[in-house]
Amino acid sequence: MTKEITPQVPKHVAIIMDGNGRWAQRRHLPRIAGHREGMENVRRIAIAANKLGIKVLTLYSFSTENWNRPRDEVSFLMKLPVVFFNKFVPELIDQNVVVKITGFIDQIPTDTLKAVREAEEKTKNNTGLILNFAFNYGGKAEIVNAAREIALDVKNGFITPEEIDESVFSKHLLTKLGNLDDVDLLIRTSGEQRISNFLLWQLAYAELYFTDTFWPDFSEEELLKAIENFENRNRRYGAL
Ligand SMILES: Cc1cc(N2CCCCCC2)n2ncc(-c3ccc(F)cc3)c2n1
Repeated sequence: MTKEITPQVPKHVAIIMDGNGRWAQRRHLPRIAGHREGMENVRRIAIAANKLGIKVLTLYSFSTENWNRPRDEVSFLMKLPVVFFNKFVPELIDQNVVVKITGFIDQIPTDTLKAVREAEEKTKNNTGLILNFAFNYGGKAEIVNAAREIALDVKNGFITPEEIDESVFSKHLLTKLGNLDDVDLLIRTSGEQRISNFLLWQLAYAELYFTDTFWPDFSEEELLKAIENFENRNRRYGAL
């Protein structure tokens, strides 16, 4: 007998926001028009996720591999956080959203980092959705960085090899979300079905949801569809 359980929204949703360039290409627009529309959709989906009671929304905004894109595109992308916060911080504060950033942020431009730190400061006392931007982030680099930190702790006598376990390791990851690090639902837009070096440790038990929709067109209705799909997959939670 399968015990019916109340559908639960996923606590931590992560999204690979793909398809912005192709969205623009389909409209005979420059790629940056797709990025700009994708940024507008970040606000729409963050507000929707907050209303649905999702605790953390982690968005793959810029990967460690994206530095290989054309210089002018990287330069435009590095300015997007500044544009985003100039436009949306008042609304994020009003909506009780908390802004966080996860990544190797020591390597990003000063103006970008200043805008991010200001947004984190202005929203730190909010209690709603944690809007977590994975920015200059790479899953393999995160794991190597954690291993290096732990090796140093062993070398300095702070910890023995026998004491290293999953809890110790996860404390050295870049995600600092408390008990909400592990992802429950990963969504990837635009038809690709790859993880692409995103949250490799945190995705260990995540449900994976892929849609052909390009990110700028990924609507609140599509988010709801992904969540309903997640709930149906987990409805048999009580069964073997
Ligand atoms: C690099 C990049 C690209 C970017 N796109 C729009 C979303 C689709 C992905 C490509 C383009 N967006 N959208 C929002 C941000 C952002 C990042 C950090 C932050 F703290 C606040 C906002 C962003 N960053």
